[in-house]
Amino acid sequence: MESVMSLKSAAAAATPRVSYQTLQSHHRLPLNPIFSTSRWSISLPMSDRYRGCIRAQQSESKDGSVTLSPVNESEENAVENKELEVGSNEEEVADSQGKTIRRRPSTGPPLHYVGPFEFRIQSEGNTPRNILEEIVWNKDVEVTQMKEKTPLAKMKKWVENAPPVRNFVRALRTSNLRTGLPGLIAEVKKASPSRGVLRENFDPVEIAQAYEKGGAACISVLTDKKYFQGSFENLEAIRNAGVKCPLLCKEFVIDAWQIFYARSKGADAILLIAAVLPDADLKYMIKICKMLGMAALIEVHNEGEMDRVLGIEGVQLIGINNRDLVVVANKFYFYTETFELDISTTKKLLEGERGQLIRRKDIVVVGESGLFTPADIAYVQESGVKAVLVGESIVKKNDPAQGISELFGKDISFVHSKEIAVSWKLLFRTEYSEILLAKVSWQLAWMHVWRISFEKMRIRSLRCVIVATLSFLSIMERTVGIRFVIDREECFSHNAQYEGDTVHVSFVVIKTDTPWHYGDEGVDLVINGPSGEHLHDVHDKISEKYEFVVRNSGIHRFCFNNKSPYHETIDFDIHVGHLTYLDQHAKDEHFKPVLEQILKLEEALYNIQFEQHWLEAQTDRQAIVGEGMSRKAIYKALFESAALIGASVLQVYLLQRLFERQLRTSRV
Ligand SMILES: O=P(O)(O)OC[C@@H](O)[C@@H](O)c1c[nH]c2ccccc12
Repeated sequence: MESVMSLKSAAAAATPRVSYQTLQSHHRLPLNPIFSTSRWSISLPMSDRYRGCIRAQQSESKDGSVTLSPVNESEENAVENKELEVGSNEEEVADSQGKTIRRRPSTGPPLHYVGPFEFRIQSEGNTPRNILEEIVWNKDVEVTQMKEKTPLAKMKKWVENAPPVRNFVRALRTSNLRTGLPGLIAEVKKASPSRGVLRENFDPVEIAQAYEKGGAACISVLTDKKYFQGSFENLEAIRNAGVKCPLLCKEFVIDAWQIFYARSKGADAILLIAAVLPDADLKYMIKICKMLGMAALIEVHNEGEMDRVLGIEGVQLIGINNRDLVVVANKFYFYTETFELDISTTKKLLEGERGQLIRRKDIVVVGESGLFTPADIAYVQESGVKAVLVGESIVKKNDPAQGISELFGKDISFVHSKEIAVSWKLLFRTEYSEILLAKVSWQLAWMHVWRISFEKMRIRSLRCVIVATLSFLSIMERTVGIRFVIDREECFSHNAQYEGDTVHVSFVVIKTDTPWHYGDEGVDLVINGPSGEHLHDVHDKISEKYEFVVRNSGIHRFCFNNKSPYHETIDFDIHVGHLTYLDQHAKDEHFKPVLEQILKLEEALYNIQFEQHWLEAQTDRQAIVGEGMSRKAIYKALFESAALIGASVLQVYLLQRLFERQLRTSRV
C-alpha cells in the first residue's frame, strides 16, 4: 500500500490527474517508471507492491543494470512514450484500459499473521471472483519468487543461448495453405481445472512427437503447474527432443519477465490474455515479443476484448477462446466452475465489421477450446479462422496422431499431402521452368531499370520496348498449372490476395485410367471462398472454364470429386488477374497512360496464355481419346478376327467330324 500512497500524494501535489510516461532509454529498458505532469516529471522508486500495475513497462532487476542487446531502432521504440491516465490505484488504471480481472487481492492476502497467530479474514477484496482471477493471483506470487531466483540480467544469457526462434504465424499459414483446413496448434495438456486429469500416462515429448507426425502446424505447451499440471521443463524437453513445430508457451503472463523466461526455454510464441492485461501491457508485451522474434497469441473472449485488441498496432495473431474463464462469483464469494463452452463465440466475434477489419489487417484468427469433431472444425473455419487450438479431444486419445485425423475427418499429415505437393512442384518445374526463369530475370531487370537508369534513358522507344518486354514476361508471373491423377477427392488451395481480382479457373479431364472406358462421366468441382462460402460448383463435367471476382481475399479452395471407379487425370489451371503495377508505379503522370496500355496488353496476353493452356489440354484429351479409340478399334478388330478364326476353326472341326461320321455310316 505504501507506494500507492506515495503515488497518490505525488499526484495530489501536482495536479488532480496524473499521467505516467513509460520511457525507454537507449539500449536499456527502464527500471522505474517516470510519472510526469504537463509541467514536470517525478521519478518514483517503486516498492514491489505497486509494481504490478505498471509491470509491463519495466524490466526490473535487483541491481538495476539490465541492458538488452542487440537493440535496433524499432526496439528502441518498443516502449514508446505513451501517456496513460492513472486514477487512484492500479486497478483503476487497468480497468480504464479494459481488462476484466483484478491482478491481485486489493485488500491483501486473506491470511494475516499476528505474532504466532494466523487469521483468515475473507472479504470481497481478497477473494477471487473467478477462476482466472484466482490463477492470476497465484501466478503473481509464483512469478515474484521466480524472479528473485533468476533476475533478468541472468536470464539475458539464457535467452542468448536459446535455440533460434521459429516462425509461428508462418507455420499456421503454410499449414492452412497445404491442407485447406485450419492450421492446428495441438496442445500438450495434462489436466485443467474444468476437466481434471485428461491423460494419466502423460509423456509430453511422446505426445508432441505424435502431434507432429499427425500434421500439427504448431504445438502449445501448458507451463502452469498448479492448475494445469504443466511445466517449463516440458516445454524445454519438447524443444530439445527435436520436435520441429514452433512452440507456444501457454502461460498466464502478467509480467514481461515471463516472456523472456519462455524464450529461454525455447518458446517461439506466447499467450497473452486480454482479460488479464490492460492495453498498455498488451502493447508493451507485443513489442517485447517482436524484439525477441516471438509471436504473441492474444486471447479474447468477448466483443469488448476483441475491439480493444483490434485497436492495438502490430497484432498478428488473435485467439478466440470458446471457454469462459471469467465466471463471476455469487454474493458469497464462491464462483461456480462451469467454464461454459460455446463454439458460437468464435462466429459471433468474427461477424460483420470485426471480420472485415481482421481480413484487412491480415490477422490470423485461432479458434480455441471445445473443438471435438470435423463439424466443429468446419464450423469455426466457416466463421473465418485460419487456425485452431485443440487440447482435450486429441490429448485424450491413445494415439494422438490418429486423434488429429479423426478431429479433421481426414489425414492431414505431411506424408499424405507430400505426393500432391511434390507432383505440383515437379509439374511446375518441368512445364513452367521457362516461366520461372523469365520471372526471375523480369524482376531483376525491373528493379534495375526503375532504380538506376530509367529516368536517364533518352531513347523513348527503347524505354517502351523494355517496359513492354518486361511486362510481357510479367504475364507469366501468376501462372499456376497442374496435371494430377484423382482417385476420389482432391483439393487445392489458392491464395487470392486482393479483393476485386478476377480468378480464371479451367480444368480438362485428360484421361480415365481404363483402356475400355472413355469416361464421358467427368468430375465435380466445388469452389469455396476463404470463409468456406460456396462460390461455384459443376457436376459431371469433362472440361470447364469459369471466372469469378474475388469478394473476400484469402485462401480459396478448389475441390475435385471423382465419382467413377477409375482414376482420372485432370489438367487444372488458375490465373489471377490483378492490376498491381498501376498502384505501385504510376505516381508519375507521364507514365500513367503508358502503364495503363501495358496493363491492358498484359491482361490480354495473359488471357491468351490461359486460353492456350486450355486448348492444349483439350488437344491432349482429344489425342488421348483418339489414341484410346484407335487402340479400342484395333482391339476390337483383333477380337473380331480372333472370334472369326475361332469360329472358322470350330466350323472346320465340326464339318470334319460330320464328314467322318457320314463316311463311317456309308462304309457300314
Ligand atoms: O482442451 P480444449 O478444450 O481443446 O482447449 C484447448 C485450449 O484452447 C485451452 O487449453 C485454453 C485456451 N486458452 C487458455 C488459457 C489458459 C489455459 C488454457 C487455455
